[in-house]
Amino acid sequence: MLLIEDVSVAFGGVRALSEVGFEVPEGQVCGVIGPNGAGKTTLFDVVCGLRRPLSGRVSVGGADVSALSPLQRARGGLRRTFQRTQVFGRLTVAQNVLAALDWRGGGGGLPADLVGWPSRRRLERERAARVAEVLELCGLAELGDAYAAALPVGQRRLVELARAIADRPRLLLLDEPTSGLDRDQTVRLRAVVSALDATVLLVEHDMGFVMDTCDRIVVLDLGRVIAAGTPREVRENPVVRAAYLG
Ligand SMILES: Nc1ncnc2c1ncn2[C@@H]1O[C@H](COP(=O)(O)OP(=O)(O)OP(=O)(O)O)[C@@H](O)[C@H]1O
Repeated sequence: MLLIEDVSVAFGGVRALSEVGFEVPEGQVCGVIGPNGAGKTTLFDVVCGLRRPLSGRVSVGGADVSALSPLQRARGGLRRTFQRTQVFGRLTVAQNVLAALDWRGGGGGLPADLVGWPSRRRLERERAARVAEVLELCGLAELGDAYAAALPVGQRRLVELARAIADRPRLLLLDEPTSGLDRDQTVRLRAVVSALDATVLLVEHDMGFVMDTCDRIVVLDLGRVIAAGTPREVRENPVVRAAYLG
């Protein structure tokens, strides 16, 4: 479960977030929508620890993570994708995904590397199997040996998604996940997100995708939560219609 309480952020005189609070139950997908400058990216930065708020708290699974660094939060199972794709261009697609698993190390240190202990070989087999599984899930099974830099943007974004889910995150933040995806890739993305065990927070401009994919939606405007609820509740909310959906 993700709990955001009373979060405020200011840049000089600009209030990017004002007393923002909401909750995403375990395993649910929550969309954050709002016009440009509403504070969506700033909210993501607060949740993943890149930005310290003026006030407020973020808790994951009942534990207050507000004082933790981005790295500590990542170790606790938080993953994030960015608006602009960030893949390792000089690695293959499979290596990109493997890198998301290898940070845990292999155990046994250098001797295990040199001798190839059975436990190490088993771990490598398990990781290779997980890479294959995730590539299949993300529609990248044929592209494991392709260099990430050579792929069109839609496929690069799916590589980023594959990397983000490979290690079975507990909390996943997706920033504009449909941007650059074609129709089929968007359908694939929706299926992957819906099947995840993780709690998901996503920022997205494609309203059709948000309405179809999210269990709950939070609407931000000028740094404040102006509405929250199910897709239907949000769609029918007169304040949202006036401020945003038109
Ligand atoms: N580093 C910064 N320095 C100064 N002001 C900033 C900074 N980052 C964001 N802001 C301001 O904070 C407010 C919220 O910005 P933010 O990027 O979080 O909005 P957003 O909803 O993600 O917008 P978009 O949809 O355009 O990505 C805006 O007024 C923005 O200009």
